[in-house]
Amino acid sequence: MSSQLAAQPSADLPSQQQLSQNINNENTDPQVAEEENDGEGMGSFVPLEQLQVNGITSSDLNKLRDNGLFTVEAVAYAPKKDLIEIRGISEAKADKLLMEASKLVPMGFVTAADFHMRRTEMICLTTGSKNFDTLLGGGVETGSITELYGEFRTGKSQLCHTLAVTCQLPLDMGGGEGKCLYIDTEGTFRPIRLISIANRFGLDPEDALNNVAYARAYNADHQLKLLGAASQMMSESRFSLIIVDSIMALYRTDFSGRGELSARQMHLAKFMRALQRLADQFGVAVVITNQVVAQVDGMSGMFNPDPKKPVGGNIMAHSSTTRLAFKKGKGCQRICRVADSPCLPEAECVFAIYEDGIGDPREEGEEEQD
Ligand SMILES: Nc1ncnc2c1ncn2[C@@H]1O[C@H](COP(=O)(O)OP(=O)(O)OP(=O)(O)O)[C@@H](O)[C@H]1O
Repeated sequence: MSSQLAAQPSADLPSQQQLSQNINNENTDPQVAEEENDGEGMGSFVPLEQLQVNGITSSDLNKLRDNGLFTVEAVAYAPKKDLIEIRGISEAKADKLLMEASKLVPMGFVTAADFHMRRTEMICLTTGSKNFDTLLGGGVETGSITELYGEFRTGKSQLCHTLAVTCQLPLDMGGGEGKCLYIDTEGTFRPIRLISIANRFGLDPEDALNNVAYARAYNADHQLKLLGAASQMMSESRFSLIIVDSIMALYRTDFSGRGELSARQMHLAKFMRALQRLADQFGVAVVITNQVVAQVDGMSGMFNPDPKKPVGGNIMAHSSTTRLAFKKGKGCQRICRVADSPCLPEAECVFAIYEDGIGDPREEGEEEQD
């Protein structure tokens, strides 16, 4: 299944219209749906065709596409040197592309009031747990990178599976009305989990499965290459979430020892930049999971009873917008702590893992229904 999707990025996936039908069982006009429903940025990129002006030809646009640039935003945000590196794009053409792109994509100053207004309209994806959503100020933020880190069995992948379904829900149910793109580096994706989660949220399980584009990544280069395919798929239909579970697994095997540390961090930085670019261009939520290692340096062990830190060093720390630390609790309960965020206080909540996904802890004997 993964290779089919990777080889034929969008052909097998339902269109925006089909997605709306899958979710709402209504024949919604995608144009109208987009205008009515779009939150901050999501799905509202400028199609690359609009750059075909002022001497920029369709052959120029094909060169851009061949190099992974599928939207005007992708061109506008690209450094000039990256454009010049494209075979057949001269310096003068790169200047022209950047100038025309900047006319279509606002990149200047806005007032804080306008920016505030845009952020209040931003879509958050529900985790399935009210406690958890409250901790996050509404849910997982779109347009930025959220990192989930913790030991094995702490519920990181279970939250990813839940979000892969909830991102498809209508906006008024805490969804993003978009598809999910799932990059699995450890082979832990289990579509059967999506079926029970879809049933809980009243989605048709088959549609829910069809709205998730899954790829298994086999090495760090492949993991990065998949983001190129992702960019094309996102320019063709509406996605609301990208998951990478887990971000560091392949880096830890492909690069070994201190000798390769610098190469590993450079590759990782490139991957994280590509992820952030997708979040910026398409307004999707990006959720990555990360492993932890024992923190042996300094005095941390003395004052911290559980000295574990996420792997990936400063590159990870700087490129994740929100960092959430997961811990085991009693039974199926788990604890999530906001470890770093530009706007949330350091706080924690208790959630639980159930057959039908992430939820709030239930009283003993309480039915497994919300
Ligand atoms: N169908 C299910 N119903 C209830 N709990 C489940 C179900 N499937 C898995 N779990 C629980 O989820 C936990 C595993 O969580 P998860 O797979 O998210 O771990 P993780 O944090 O991603 O760990 P790793 O780093 O090893 O991948 C286990 O405690 C398991 O019992």
